Amino acid sequence: MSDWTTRMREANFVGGAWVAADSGATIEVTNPATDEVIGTVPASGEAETMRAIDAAAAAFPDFAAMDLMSRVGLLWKLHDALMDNQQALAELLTIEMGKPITEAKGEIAIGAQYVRWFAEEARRAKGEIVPAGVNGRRILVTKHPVGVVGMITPWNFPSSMLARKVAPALAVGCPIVAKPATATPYSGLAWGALAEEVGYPKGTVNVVTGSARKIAGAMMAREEVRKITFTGSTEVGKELIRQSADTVKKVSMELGGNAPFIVFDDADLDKAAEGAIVSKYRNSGQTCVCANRIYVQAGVHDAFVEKLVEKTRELKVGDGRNADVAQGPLIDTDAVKKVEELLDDAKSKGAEVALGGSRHQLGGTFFQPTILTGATQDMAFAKEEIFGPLAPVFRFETEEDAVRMANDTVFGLASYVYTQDLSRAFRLNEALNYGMIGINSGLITTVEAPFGGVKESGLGKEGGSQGLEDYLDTKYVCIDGI
Ligand SMILES: NC(=O)c1ccc[n+]([C@@H]2O[C@H](COP(=O)([O-])OP(=O)(O)OC[C@H]3O[C@@H](n4cnc5c(N)ncnc54)[C@H](O)[C@@H]3O)[C@@H](O)[C@H]2O)c1
Ligand SMILES: O=C[C@H](O)CS(=O)(=O)O
Repeated sequence: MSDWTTRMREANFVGGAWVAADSGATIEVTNPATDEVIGTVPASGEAETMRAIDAAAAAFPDFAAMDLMSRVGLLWKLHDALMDNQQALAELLTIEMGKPITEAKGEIAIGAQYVRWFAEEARRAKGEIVPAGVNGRRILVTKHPVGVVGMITPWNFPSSMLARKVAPALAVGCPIVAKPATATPYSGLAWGALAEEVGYPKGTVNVVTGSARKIAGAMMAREEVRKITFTGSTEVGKELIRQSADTVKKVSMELGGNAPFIVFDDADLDKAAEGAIVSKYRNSGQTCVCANRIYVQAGVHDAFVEKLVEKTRELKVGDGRNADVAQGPLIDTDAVKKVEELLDDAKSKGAEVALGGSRHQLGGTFFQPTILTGATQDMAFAKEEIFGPLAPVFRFETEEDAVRMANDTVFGLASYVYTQDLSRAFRLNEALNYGMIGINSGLITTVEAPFGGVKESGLGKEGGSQGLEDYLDTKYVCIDGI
């Protein structure tokens, strides 16, 4: 274990200073694996956030005017600082969130990759010279940073969800005010510490912890905050979209999912089972792109279930700090109760437990990796995000049945298809109403691709070349008479 405490900050980072809440009030942070108190963070509200916005607004003109290569150089340093501190940051993440240390190290690494990616993309934020319809007129199109950006992020990926917001914002010259999830604040505050260490100007990076409603309310109230980028539940996302209307802010929304995972008769069943394991059980099932419904064509259903049970049985449950652990605790008791409610609903409607099905013997918020067969569309998890290690397996007969069931949801984030039939792969890509599709892959997130959903899974994209656009305004210049 490294000295993860060296990366832990128990104060807000505002205008280049580490400060407590005005009242001195704090919020305790606990390790979900042990329920031990790790430390505290400020219980901040509107006033503290207003000062963070003041600092960001004051920093904006000079930051936007900074040489592009100076901003790119700062991102290179930030990337290196993340990787130089990868072990300590990963241990801090595991202790506050619970995920296995191997996954936590991977989260720090992809966060650093987002930083490096947007350091490159910033150098390609090109405008245009457009041929004018009349002689003597010149039309120029240019790109400009939107201004101060408010960021609100979830507990399940407390570092990388911030990375894919912070990186494009800083790349183009937008100062930020970030609010990490209350359950996992330290990974977010660590971004403030690293930004300070690599030399970001005061006020360009601000991190505030405390009352989500009060902090978000301050962000919404200030017209200097020109964009809100949110990752979290669809319910909260809808509330923030409504609030953003008062000052017509840009919004990026990375919201809930309900991913179908479809296995056809012609699939490679070993690869499909491996893909289902990584898609379903990564982060103990607490990801927005987890397989939420596993649809298996009748001809291979039993063989696939046998393979899935065999591979799931191998998953070791325990404290994520242990290198051989594949499944950590759920984030809290409410998460466990949600899984149990969905399980009970399904069993009451005829589902059968093929593996697991109850809390783990370790107690606390540990839950057995669970597989259900006989799942049907009338069960609650066909419409609701499970967000836990529960794998419902549905049987289907035809491709048309699979597409109909897969699309029967208000969500549209990730989807997965296992087939070796290329024409079927293209048909499914066109038929499935989702922002992302994995063909013969259960883990598709990568910095060079645009991550994001349709319908009630969100607005905008993060990563890829598209991920920069949301932090830029497009300006058109019309020049006559020269
Ligand atoms: N699409 C994606 O990229 C993505 C990624 C990760 C998680 N998620 C989704 O996030 C959810 C799980 O994360 P969560 O439990 O932290 O979500 P959440 O919506 O409860 O909280 C997300 C963030 O919003 C804050 N928040 C809560 N209520 C708020 C309010 N009224 N106003 C302003 N801020 C508020 C929280 O403090 C937290 O920082 C799941 O639905 C998951 O699918 C989506
Ligand atoms: O929980 C949602 C995250 O976006 C998952 S991923 O790590 O980006 O795939």
